[in-house]
Amino acid sequence: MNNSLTKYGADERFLTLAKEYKDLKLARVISQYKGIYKIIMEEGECLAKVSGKFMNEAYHASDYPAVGDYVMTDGFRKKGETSVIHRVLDRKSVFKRSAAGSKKEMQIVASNVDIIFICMALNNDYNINRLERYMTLSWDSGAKPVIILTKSDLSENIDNILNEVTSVTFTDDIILTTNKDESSYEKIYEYLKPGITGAFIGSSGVGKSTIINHLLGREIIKTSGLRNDDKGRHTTTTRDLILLKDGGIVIDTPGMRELGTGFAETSRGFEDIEELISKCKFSDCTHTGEPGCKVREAIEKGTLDLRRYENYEKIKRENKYAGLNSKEIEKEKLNQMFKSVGGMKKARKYLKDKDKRK
Ligand SMILES: Nc1nc2c(ncn2[C@@H]2O[C@H](COP(=O)(O)OP(=O)(O)OP(=O)(O)O)[C@@H](O)[C@H]2O)c(=O)[nH]1
Ligand SMILES: [Zn+2]
Repeated sequence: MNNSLTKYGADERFLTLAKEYKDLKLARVISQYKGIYKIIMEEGECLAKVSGKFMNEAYHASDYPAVGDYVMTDGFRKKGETSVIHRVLDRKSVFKRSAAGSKKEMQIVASNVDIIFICMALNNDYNINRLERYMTLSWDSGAKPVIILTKSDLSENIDNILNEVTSVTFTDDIILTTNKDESSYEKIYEYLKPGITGAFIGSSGVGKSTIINHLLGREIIKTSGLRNDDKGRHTTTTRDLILLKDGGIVIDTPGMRELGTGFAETSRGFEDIEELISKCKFSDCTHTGEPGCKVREAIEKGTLDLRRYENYEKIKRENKYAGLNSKEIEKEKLNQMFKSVGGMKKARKYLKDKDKRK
């Protein structure tokens, strides 16, 4: 059943899940706009909406379908009619971010991405801390990270950079690209095999569109410079999930491009640090000078890079604040600041006393 959807990434897992819904038909969401979804089915593309029951039962923004989702619908509809989505199949990977204007709601940016291509340009965009954060974000999502170092024509010490990237990310999945040599993009195809869904993240201007255009073999997404017209980015295409002629699938949405790491868990990519922490003498060690602290020990011995450790701490702090509103963040920061003097209560008293003294 639905085997033509295999082309669009539906693997055994989803085909099996779909079989449980006898009366419904499998589809994949290829774009969305204000409650209307464009989906691809065996018969082709059509528009869809979620059912009333779905809306009643949806509790979080993330319960709604997102680009990349496999959904169960009541069937294909011809132009002018809309299909009805009844279910979202369990996601195998998911990219989230805080929903606009909401404290705790998470919005799905894209789902069921197999490979996330982390793009970083080898000019002043290159930043090892950011790369580390992107790695964390990828591992958390469930997608496999592959690093693309773009604009290799602009760098003179590629070997040093490659060494640094390898030692920090523990991965060999690194691709160097330059638009001065088209063949440098070939390696991307080795990852984007038929049925595999990829997405590209990285700062603006690193060359994501240049790569995607290359994969598409035509100018669907206009590269920067032409883009700042009044029509915005996605006027040239209505699809955010694109099937390449060589088989891979690419998800490219504004949300995907803007992904940060504020909400990412820290553990992935920092296993060595967490391992050290677990061995500190005190379970509540703050790694700021306690005896028997394995973290400090490693930093002093030079086996743990201080910069990496500080980046780990930074991500942890940011995670703590993710999902809190500004007032809560303020409170949390004060708590943090006054932890050493006995917490908020004392801090408040201290601030009051200080006020009185004025
Ligand atoms: N020197 C050099 N320039 C490149 C390379 N790849 C892309 N560029 C240029 O960099 C600029 C930005 O490229 P884009 O592909 O639009 O960057 P992007 O990451 O898609 O940017 P956003 O759409 O803003 O996210 C363009 O002027 C490209 O021509 C490269 O390998 N080397
Ligand atoms: Zn410690």
